[in-house]
Amino acid sequence: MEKAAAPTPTPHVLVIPFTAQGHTLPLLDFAALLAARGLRLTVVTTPANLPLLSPLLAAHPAAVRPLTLPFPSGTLLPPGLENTKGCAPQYFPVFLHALASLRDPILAWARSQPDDPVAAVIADFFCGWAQPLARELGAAGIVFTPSGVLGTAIPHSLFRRLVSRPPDCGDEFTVSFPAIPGEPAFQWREISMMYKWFLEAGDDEQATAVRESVRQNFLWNVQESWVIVSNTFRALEGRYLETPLEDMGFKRIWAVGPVAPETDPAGTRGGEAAVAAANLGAWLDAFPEGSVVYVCFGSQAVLTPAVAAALAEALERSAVPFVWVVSAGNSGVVPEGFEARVSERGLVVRGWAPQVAALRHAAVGWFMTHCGWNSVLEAAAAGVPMLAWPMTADQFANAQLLVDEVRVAVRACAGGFGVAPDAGELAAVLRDAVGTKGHGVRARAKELAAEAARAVKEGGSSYADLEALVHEIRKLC
Ligand SMILES: O=c1ccn([C@@H]2O[C@H](COP(=O)(O)OP(=O)(O)O[C@H]3O[C@H](CO)[C@@H](O)[C@H](O)[C@H]3O)[C@@H](O)[C@H]2O)c(=O)[nH]1
Repeated sequence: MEKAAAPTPTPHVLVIPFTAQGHTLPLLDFAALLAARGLRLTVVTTPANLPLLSPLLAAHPAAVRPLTLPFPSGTLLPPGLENTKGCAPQYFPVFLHALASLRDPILAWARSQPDDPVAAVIADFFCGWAQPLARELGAAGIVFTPSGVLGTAIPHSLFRRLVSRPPDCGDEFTVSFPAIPGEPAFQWREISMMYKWFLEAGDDEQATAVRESVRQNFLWNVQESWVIVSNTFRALEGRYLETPLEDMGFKRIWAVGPVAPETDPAGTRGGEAAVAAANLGAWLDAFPEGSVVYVCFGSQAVLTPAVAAALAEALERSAVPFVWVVSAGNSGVVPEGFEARVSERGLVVRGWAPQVAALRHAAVGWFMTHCGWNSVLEAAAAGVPMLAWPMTADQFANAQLLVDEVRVAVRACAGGFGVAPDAGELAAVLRDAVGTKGHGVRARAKELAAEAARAVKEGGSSYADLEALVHEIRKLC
């Protein structure tokens, strides 16, 4: 009698998110796609971040399990703070340094179960320490970037080349990126706060440790990883996917986005919404198609009172209908009496908004955004053009891509963290956008939405990359 072939083992993959909303959500979306393709996943989390995993665990109870580890203690963070939601950008390096202390407990966990080895480690690009950890576990290290390829290559280039600004130059000093297609260039004021912090932080013991963690993070990503996965798609960033990039260590980049599901029926993606999706939808129903501007700056941005006052004045003077989402911790910046004056055509949401649902409402014609990559992809998938107001991080690169290359956005203002725009100019941008001048960009945004939808369907570029990557992971067993 012939011996039955041994069953093919199911690869066990360890997933390590960075504890920021804008990073965890897309990595968990990607994890759901892998679970749906039959991989077994262990997702690292900490007690306060565990609720973010609930939808994934509920959808894939057999394939996904959490590994809940205490948030590292003895860090520079206040006790109990486990997620960057609502934190100012200067917290990012500290979180990045703190989370690196998860390495030892993860190693101990992996060694405690030799019968179920990890085949691959998929870690957020702010968890670069996971790449040498993967090597130590005998697993393949996969970097997941929640940003686009351009927005990922730029910080890696800065940390690789250690670019600095000559002492006699100001914020207009231009940094170019010669190894990236098109040789993009950005003014110093547009360079990420994390990189500037790295250059300017003091030399005391704590700052030195955090700085070292941050630089090493980027070097590990490109030097130690096997491949890189980006939440992007070819119709959006094909130019940066054609040839391997020096700034990304010439690694293979798999473009698998948009990874987010098309809808968010509960409207609670990433948090309990301050307004139910149905109620927001009912409010929007009163407005004609494409007439409303949705204004939201992601999960991190904190508006100064001066910036909020300029935005409020612009919204008031423009006379356009709008929804303005102000994060819960920042809600005091809405000027006194503003809501009463605009109540006929404007809604201020204080707290978390059901963004995915809002962008898919027919009345929403434009999205004023800081160009956080998740917001960019959600707008792209919904066919909503953007008014780009970049503030920090990858947002200036994203804005340049959207405005100058893909032409699905118009610049709202020069941007920058804490820089108030001219209210009159911003009001004119808003009026032009919803008026006939905005027609061309709106039409282009609809085309991009069709391309995004095609990318993730069978036969599409992101679908093909995802299938091929899963095939490669299976071969690791
Ligand atoms: O009221 C809100 C606010 C946000 N969101 C969601 O939260 C996410 C926000 O992500 P993103 O738009 O990328 O912004 P940030 O939270 O600022 O993201 C950080 O991470 C991104 C991915 O690396 C970077 O591109 C950004 O620059 C960085 O600030 C999106 O899915 C939004 O739909 C809501 O659902 N409701």
